[in-house]
Amino acid sequence: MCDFADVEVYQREFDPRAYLETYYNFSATQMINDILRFPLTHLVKAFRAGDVKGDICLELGSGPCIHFLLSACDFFKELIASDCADRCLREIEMWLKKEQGAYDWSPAVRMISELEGDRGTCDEMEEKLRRKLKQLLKCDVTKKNPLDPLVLPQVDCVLITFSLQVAAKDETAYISALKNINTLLKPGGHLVVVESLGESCYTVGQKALFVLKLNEEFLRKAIGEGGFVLEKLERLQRADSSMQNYTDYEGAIFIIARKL
Ligand SMILES: C[S@@+](CC[C@H](N)C(=O)[O-])C[C@H]1O[C@@H](n2cnc3c(N)ncnc32)[C@H](O)[C@@H]1O
Repeated sequence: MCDFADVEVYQREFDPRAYLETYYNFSATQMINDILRFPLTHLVKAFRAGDVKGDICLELGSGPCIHFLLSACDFFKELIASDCADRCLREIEMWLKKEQGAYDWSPAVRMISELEGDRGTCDEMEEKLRRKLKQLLKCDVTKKNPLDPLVLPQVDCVLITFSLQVAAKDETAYISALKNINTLLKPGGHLVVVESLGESCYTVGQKALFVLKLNEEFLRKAIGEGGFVLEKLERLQRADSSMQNYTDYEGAIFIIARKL
């Protein structure tokens, strides 16, 4: 068991570089299939089906990552990334400004390009994201207004991947965070949630961090109580046990829901 890590712990102790090098190490980990290919496959399918689209797509708890927003690029006019930890936003900024030492997302870009069929070269896809990713914001999903003190016009889509389950200390807090997120969406707007199943802890650098252990039954209930209608749910079973010493997840889940 790991102790719950609140936003102060993430701000102080979460090392985004260690997170990327551990969980987004494209050459060394089988886990890429579970945390990247699985959700991106379903996300790309949903975007291409044409139902999930609009003016603004907001990602909450982006961490130091850009790949989910990259897949959203063609379907929204504007994209926003957010996280509670400054160092995560700084990693994204380094990539946006092409600074030396910025993380190399090209393997993820190639994966998205392959999943989408042909939408241009990887360079063109990255440049489009740089143009559309207009804001990097602080957020805390445990607050009534997760973007406080900023008040944004309601958005068309909220993405949250592997973050709600670390931000909520128990099931009640999870449902309450979903209600907070609900306020950020237009009526009829889409919520995309990706989580791990059965995970209780993950390690980043030297730090073991809490994860709220989730299962499908609870998630179905939580989506309803959060004020959403479930539209799609996909599950994946963990196939290999490499990196068991870093994370004890048993599977992953991909959910699309719509605000009532
Ligand atoms: C496991 S990482 C997931 C990052 C990324 N979304 C991904 O798919 O790899 C969890 C992220 O949630 C952020 N986080 C933790 N508590 C949060 C909160 N209360 N509000 C918003 N973000 C939070 C952390 O800073 C961290 O970047």
